[in-house]
This record gives sequence, structure tokens and C-alpha cells, in this order.
Amino acid sequence: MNSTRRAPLLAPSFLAADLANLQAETERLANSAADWLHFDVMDGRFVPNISFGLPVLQAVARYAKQPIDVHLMIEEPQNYLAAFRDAGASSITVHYEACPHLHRVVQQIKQLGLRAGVALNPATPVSLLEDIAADLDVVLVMSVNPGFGGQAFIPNTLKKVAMLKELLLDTGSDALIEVDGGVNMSNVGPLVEAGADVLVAGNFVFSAPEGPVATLAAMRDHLAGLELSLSPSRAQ
Ligand SMILES: O=C(CO)[C@H](O)[C@H](O)COP(=O)(O)O
Repeated sequence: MNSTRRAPLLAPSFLAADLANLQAETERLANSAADWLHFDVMDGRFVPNISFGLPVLQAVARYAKQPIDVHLMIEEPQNYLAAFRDAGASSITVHYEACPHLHRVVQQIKQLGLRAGVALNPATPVSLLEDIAADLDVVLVMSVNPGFGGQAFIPNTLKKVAMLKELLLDTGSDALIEVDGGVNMSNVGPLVEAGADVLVAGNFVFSAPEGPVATLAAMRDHLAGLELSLSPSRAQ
């Protein structure tokens, strides 16, 4: 791992944005260090919370300059893939735990022309992805139990990301590793060193007194200053 790769991608999570001012939130992120906009959909069934869905995505997409990374924390996500694409999604991530026919769902996402991701809950081992890894564009490692923002980062995630990195190499997969939950300035460095390519952050970015634009810039500077030894970049 001596060659250089592009800087890890930053994906602020709208779950922690000011939901009464989504146009303003989206517009102020337009010229920030955000690479993707992370959009968390919760159905009150797969997770014990309800967030927002298709009409809100459509509204955000009108003002978004970055790709919108949709994370479906819902049951039966296969029923809504085309609708989320039409509403503005650039990528769709479904949960391993919500998809008995995961291979079919991943193919459906790709046939819609979108980046296809699979998310793993904290208790779901990465080894379960062995037979699908080569088909994936993104693996999202949940570093909190999904359903709520503002939770504490689960430290075992670092080991899990490193194991996932190995599995992706072993299976010839070029999937990006995305980490979501409790991400902040103190864990982004270790996460990237372990293999993370995309860092989702909600409360740390939107609740910071400096505001999201300055906080994302500080995260970018922090990562650039770590002088990490990184493998070649794969995708934006
Ligand atoms: O998927 C999520 C929760 O299920 C959120 O994206 C995640 O929790 C980010 O929020 P925070 O950075 O505040 O933990």
C-alpha cells in the first residue's frame, strides 16, 4: 500500500441537517468539501424510526450539486428502487438484513444505472458478502445500530473495515468501503487507514458551532495532513 490514491470521500448525512431549511442546507453544501450527499430513508419497520422519503429527496435534488447517496433502511427496498432513481438518487444502498434475494436487488439497482451498495448492521459479519462482493460498487459498514443519528461510534468497526478490505481484495471487488455512524475527527484517520473510502457524518458536521462547510473543510485538511499510505483510488 505505497502508492497514492484520491482523498477519501466525505458524505454529510442530511439526517442531521436543518430539515426546516433543506434548500438552504443543500445550497450551502454545494460549494463545500462534501463529495456526496448522504440521504437516510427509514421506514419505522426495518429500523425503529421514520425519517423522510421520496418527496423530500426530490426537493433536495433540485438544489444538489453533488451525487445523492441514498441509504434505504427499509423493508422490501426492491419495491422502491426506480422511484428513488427518478427522485434523484445517484446510488442506492440496501441492507443485507432486509434482502433475502440480495443478488437480484443489486442487479436491479445496477440496471437502473445507479451505483449499488449493500449495508451491514454492526452484528452482521463481512464474510456474508463473499459471494456478492464482486458485484458491488459500495459496501456500507454501519458503525452504529441504524435508526438514529448522534450515537457513539462502535470501536469494533475498525477491525471490521480491515477485514472487509481483505475480503474485497480476495474477491477481486473494487467496491468502495463506506462507514456510517458516529464518524468524527477522532476516528476518520484510523478509519481511512483501515480501508474506508467514504465517510458519512451527520451530527459531527451539522451540529458543529463552526457549521457544516467549515467542519467539512477541517475534516478534509485533517485527512490530507495524516500522510496516510493509501492504495490506488477506484471511483468517484
Ligand atoms: O444512518 C444513519 C443512522 O441510521 C446516519 O447516517 C448516521 O447515524 C450518521 O449520523 P451521525 O454521524 O450523527 O451518527
